[in-house]
Amino acid sequence: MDLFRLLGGGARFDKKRFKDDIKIIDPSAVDVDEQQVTQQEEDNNVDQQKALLNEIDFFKTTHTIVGGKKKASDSKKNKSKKEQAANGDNHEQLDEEDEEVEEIFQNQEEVQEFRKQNRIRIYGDDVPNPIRKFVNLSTPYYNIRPYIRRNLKENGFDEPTPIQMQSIPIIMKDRDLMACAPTGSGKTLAYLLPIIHDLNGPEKVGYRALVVAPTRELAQQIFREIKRISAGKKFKICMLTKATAATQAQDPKLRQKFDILISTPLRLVHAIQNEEMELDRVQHLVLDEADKLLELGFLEQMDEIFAACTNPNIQKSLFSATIPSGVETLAKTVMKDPIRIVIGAKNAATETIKQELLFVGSEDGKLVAIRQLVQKGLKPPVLIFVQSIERAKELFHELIYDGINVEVIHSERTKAQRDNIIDQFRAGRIWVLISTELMARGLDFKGVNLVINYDFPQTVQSYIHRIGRTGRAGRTGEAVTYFTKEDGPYLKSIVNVMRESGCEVPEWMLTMKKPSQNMRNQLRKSPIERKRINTISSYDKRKIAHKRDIIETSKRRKMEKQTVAKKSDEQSSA
Ligand SMILES: Nc1ncnc2c1ncn2[C@@H]1O[C@H](COP(=O)(O)OP(=O)(O)OP(=O)(O)O)[C@@H](O)[C@H]1O
Repeated sequence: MDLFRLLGGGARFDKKRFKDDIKIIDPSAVDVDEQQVTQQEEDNNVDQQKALLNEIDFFKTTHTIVGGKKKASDSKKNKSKKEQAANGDNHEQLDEEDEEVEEIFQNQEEVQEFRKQNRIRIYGDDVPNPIRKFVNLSTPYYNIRPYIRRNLKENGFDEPTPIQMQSIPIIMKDRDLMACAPTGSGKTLAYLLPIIHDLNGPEKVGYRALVVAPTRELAQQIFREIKRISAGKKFKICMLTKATAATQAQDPKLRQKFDILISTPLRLVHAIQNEEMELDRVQHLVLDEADKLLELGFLEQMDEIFAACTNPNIQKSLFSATIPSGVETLAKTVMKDPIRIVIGAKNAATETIKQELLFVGSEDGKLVAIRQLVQKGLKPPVLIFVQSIERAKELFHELIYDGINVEVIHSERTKAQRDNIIDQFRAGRIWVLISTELMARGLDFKGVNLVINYDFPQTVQSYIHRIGRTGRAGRTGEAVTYFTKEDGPYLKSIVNVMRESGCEVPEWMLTMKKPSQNMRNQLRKSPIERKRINTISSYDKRKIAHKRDIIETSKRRKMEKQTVAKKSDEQSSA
């Protein structure tokens, strides 16, 4: 398929009324919350389930329950009979089971009310009902493995977030999905849980799930999340790097041993082109930060990845906090009868973030504003975004001379440096981190208190993702965006996001004109030219550094003297 051809079209989605969905079984029937599930118990449990539900096909029943229309997705997987039995696939028995238990929802009105309460909007045909709680997944209807529930509990995932409530049942039914939910709202688990469930266990037949992410840092984070949620099952998970790619290139048999692959597009395309990677058995393909991956720059690579995933029954999921309509159009062309979910307002920022726009006059005013913040007392960790590597370095040199515990991260730093900086920032040893767009998407730093957009973001999407590094998983956070006269024409786009996400905006800002599409495209392509961040001459910088060195040396000497004095006191008193 040629995705380029499709750029620029307008989105149109089928908004047919929701049909009656299948009945869902009462969670209280099997409440593993109350159970201490050991590995042995788990195996027994699975065996019992197998015996009880022998040959039940839960998800294939939809065509009988939902209203006669058998969907292609219902018979998707190339599962062997043995696998189907293990998963408890059999129609008739489900109907019996179904009648014996209470439903989670009594009727479709209740389902719609529940979605409304949780701000879940859905578009598409035959959309599965959401789950209310994780425990619902333990019923025979979903038949989720106890070890997954145990892992949820151990990681403190007590209740599902709205995106998880709705996307888990959708992916479990093998439906293609396009999901737009706020930053920090648990999208990773929303796709990983049903995939891990479906893969069931290690199989040594080659990659069966593929997650693509735009940056190496995000891919690594996803790798860790998979490990957490699949703990206890010995899935072979590969994070594609230069090293892992080289090992697998030498040994095709080794590739067969893996179940799940996480990669950035470029690395994967390289392996595909060198015939070092087979993706023909991939059953689940996820694009995390999908809108980024379907932008020019990544699009050509994604095209190759789609082409390499040849399994006709593949289930595809696209996740992001921002999905512009052009991307929806594109995405529709690579998906089969997709369901679309939007949580909250579309393309809005997370509501737990207090957002502020601050006029700083000029470029120099930005440094003044930062220094004032420091004087008032910064509450670390703080993340500062700038628009280029050059500016990241310049700002770093300014702040380091202020004696701030600051680091800088961008793509010119080595991988080892980047990994180290992220670890240190996570551990709270770096207080202020200056970054380019590299860190804007997906990275989960739970404790970030403040995001400063030192340079005005080039797109609304960038704004939403950047500030989304704070206020995650229900926490509160603050974001301040500096703007100068040059940024003025673009302000209204951000004002709209602020208003959509419930932030107070000064009256005069609301009356501003929105930038034209042309202007926005221009800014997307190239950032505003700005004066260098440089208030201190190199002579002064050297002087400050020299002074600091003298103070440090004198402090060290004083400490050494005190230690020697203490020792001799101790010796004489002994
Ligand atoms: N059900 C849950 N209960 C509690 N915490 C959760 C739950 N699901 C996910 N989390 C936590 O919420 C945080 C944010 O999750 P995640 O990184 O998946 O967000 P996201 O929606 O992908 O954000 P972004 O759009 O920025 O990538 C993580 O620390 C994750 O462990």
